[in-house]
Amino acid sequence: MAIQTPNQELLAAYLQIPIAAPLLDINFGFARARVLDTAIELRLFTHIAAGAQTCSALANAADCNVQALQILLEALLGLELLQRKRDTYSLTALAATYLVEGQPGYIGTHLRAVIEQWDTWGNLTQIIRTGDRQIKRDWSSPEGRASDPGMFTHLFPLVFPAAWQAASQVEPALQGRVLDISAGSGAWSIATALRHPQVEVIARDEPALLEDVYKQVTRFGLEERVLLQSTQVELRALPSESFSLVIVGHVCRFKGARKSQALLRECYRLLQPGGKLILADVMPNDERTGPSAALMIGLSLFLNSQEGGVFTGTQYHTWLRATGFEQIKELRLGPLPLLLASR
Ligand SMILES: C[S@@+](CC[C@H](N)C(=O)[O-])C[C@H]1O[C@@H](n2cnc3c(N)ncnc32)[C@H](O)[C@@H]1O
Repeated sequence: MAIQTPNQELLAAYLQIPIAAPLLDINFGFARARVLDTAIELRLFTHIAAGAQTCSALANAADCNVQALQILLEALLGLELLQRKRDTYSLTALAATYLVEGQPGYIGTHLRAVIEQWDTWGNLTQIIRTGDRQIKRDWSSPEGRASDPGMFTHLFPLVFPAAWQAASQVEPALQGRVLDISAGSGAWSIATALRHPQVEVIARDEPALLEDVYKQVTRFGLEERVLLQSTQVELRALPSESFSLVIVGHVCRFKGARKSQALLRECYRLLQPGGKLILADVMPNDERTGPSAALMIGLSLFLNSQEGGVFTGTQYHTWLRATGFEQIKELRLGPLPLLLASR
């Protein structure tokens, strides 16, 4: 029998190709998100922290089928949210910090609010075909935000470390009044009040979100120096040149380009000469090729808001300069960029 020489082209099509793992990883991302959501919904991390550490104890505490739960627990081991010694489960540092109810770092409500977009993302193909988004809860409207306040207000543990570092970069120590344009979780207001003991902070947001801000402010005992203000009081009603620092933390991407530029002009008016502005947001690079998280958030804003979108550092620089701001610096504190500018 004649030996057949392999068809090199056909072989190359299977052997000289990139490894598919990143593709499979992207494709299966939905299942990992579901596992996390179910584990939070069943309060597994909270039950383990409270002492239910075997599969049967957890099945009892969470009212689950033991065999099914066993498989879910194994998936959580694979995701490195749990670890196991013999038949006893314990939490990894990540899970213990962020997924146990009642702990200062708990962000389960925020994570679950994000997963509530599940059905919206299920319509992505149709939305991209038609451009018709039929937005259920528009994050760029007060009603949309009020329908899911936890999405915005339960981010404290994620925001506070960068806010603390940013407040530490503002020198010399601030005096007078600070304005936190959209306080959300209260992290910026609280970090600034703690780092600058002479200031009074006005923490603004919509009434539906202020309740959570107040809870955080009282936890830190700052009720006398962090004063809440509803956005029903218009910014333009506040006197010009009355703040030493204005904070615009993760707001512009919800407002879109035109309203963000108008907001920056208002901030300029409200700042004293020499006053500082902190602008924090998710920013893609100038070519808009990454980081992936910023671009995915851009798509998420397209699906969930009429006006939102992500803007590059250069766009923000341009807007700030056009408004009159000077000494614009980009600070890299933690994973997200942040701009510091002076009036
Ligand atoms: C992701 S949270 C950020 C909260 C906080 N500044 C921080 O950095 O953690 C977004 C905030 O922007 C506010 N916001 C979103 N869209 C807005 C809009 N179109 N107009 C005014 N505020 C808006 C929300 O009320 C919320 O407080």
